Amino acid sequence: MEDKYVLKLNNLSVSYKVYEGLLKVIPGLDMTVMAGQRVGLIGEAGCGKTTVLKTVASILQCPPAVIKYDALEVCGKKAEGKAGVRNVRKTVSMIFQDPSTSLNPTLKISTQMSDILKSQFPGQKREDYQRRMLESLQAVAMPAPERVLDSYPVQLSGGMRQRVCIAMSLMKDSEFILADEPTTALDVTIEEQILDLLDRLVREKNKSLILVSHALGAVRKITERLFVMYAGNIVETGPTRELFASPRHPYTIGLLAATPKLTGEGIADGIEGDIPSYLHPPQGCRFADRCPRKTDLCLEKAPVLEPVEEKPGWYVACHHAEGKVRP
Ligand SMILES: Nc1ncnc2c1ncn2[C@@H]1O[C@H](COP(=O)(O)OP(=O)(O)OP(=O)(O)O)[C@@H](O)[C@H]1O
Repeated sequence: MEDKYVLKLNNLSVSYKVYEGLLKVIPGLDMTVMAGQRVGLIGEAGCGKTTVLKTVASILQCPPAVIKYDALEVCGKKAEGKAGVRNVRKTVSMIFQDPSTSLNPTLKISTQMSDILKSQFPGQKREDYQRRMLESLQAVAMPAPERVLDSYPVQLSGGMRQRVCIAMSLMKDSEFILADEPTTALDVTIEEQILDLLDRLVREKNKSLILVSHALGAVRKITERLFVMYAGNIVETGPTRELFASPRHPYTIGLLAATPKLTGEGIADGIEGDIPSYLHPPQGCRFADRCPRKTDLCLEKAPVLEPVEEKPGWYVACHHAEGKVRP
C-alpha cells in the first residue's frame, strides 16, 4: 500500500519585510509527516518554528511575510491558488500558544463551539449541537462542562481555556493537528496535564500531530519523529528516542544538554551566543559562530541534510557530524 502523507512541504523559503530590509528567516526547508505520525519540532526562540507551522496552516500573514515553496500539500490538498489555500486552512487544526488570544472574549464558549459545529455539520438540531459540545468537553476532562459552555473565556482559568481550544480543535474533525507551544501560557503543573491530554486524544483518534514545545520530556514521550531547527534550517531529523539518546548535530547536542536532564542530574550548560542576524545571514553554516567544531569549510559552505549511517530516516546537516554516510 502506498504510504499516506498528511504533509509534503518542499523547498520552503520565508522572509519578512521589515523597515531595515528583508529578514531571510527560512532559506529552503523540506518537511514531511505521514498519516498518524506524531512529530516534534524543537529549537530555541526565534528559530522559525511558528513560521513553519503557520505556513503549513496557510495562515501566515503576507506581508510582512514573503513565502515561496515548490510544493505544499496538506491532507491531500494542494495549497495552490486562493481556493487551494482556503482548503488547507479548513483541513488543519491549530492550537496556539496563548489560549486567551485564540478565543473571542466577547462570546460565550457555547457560541464559539457551536459555530464550529454548524460549519462542520450544518443543519442539525440544537440539541444535537449541545450534545456534541458536551461530549467534546468531557473528552478533554473538563470539570462542569455545562457551566463552561455558559461562560465567557475570562471566567475560565488558563488551563480550562486551553482545554476548550483543544476540544475545539478536535471538533474540527481534522486528521492533522498543529500545536504551537500549547502550554507556554500555563502553569507548569497544568502543562503536564494538558500535554498528557493532547497525547491521549491524538493517539485515541489516530491523528497526525506536529508539536512545538520547550517541554522536551513531553516531546520525547509524545512524538515518534523529531525535527531540530536552528536559524530557519532543519539541522537534524530522526526517530525521537534515538535522537534524544545520541544526537549528532552540535546544536542538538547543546540544546538537549541545556535543558534539565530527564534523569534529574541538574541543568547542564547552555549554548553561548545568539542566533545570527536574519538581515545578513552567514553564507556558510548558520550555526558556525557558536559551534565548537567550526572549520573554514563551515564558513564557506552551508551543509545540507545527509543520512546518518544505517539509521533509516535520520539526517544531519553538519560537515563534521559523526556517523554520517560518506559519499
Ligand atoms: N510578523 C513578523 N514580522 C517580522 N519578523 C518576524 C515576524 N514573525 C517572525 N519574524 C522573524 O522570524 C523569526 C522567527 O520567528 P518565529 O516566531 O517563527 O520563531 P519561533 O522559533 O517560533 O520562536 P518563538 O519560540 O519565540 O515563538 C523571528 O526571530 C523574527 O525575526
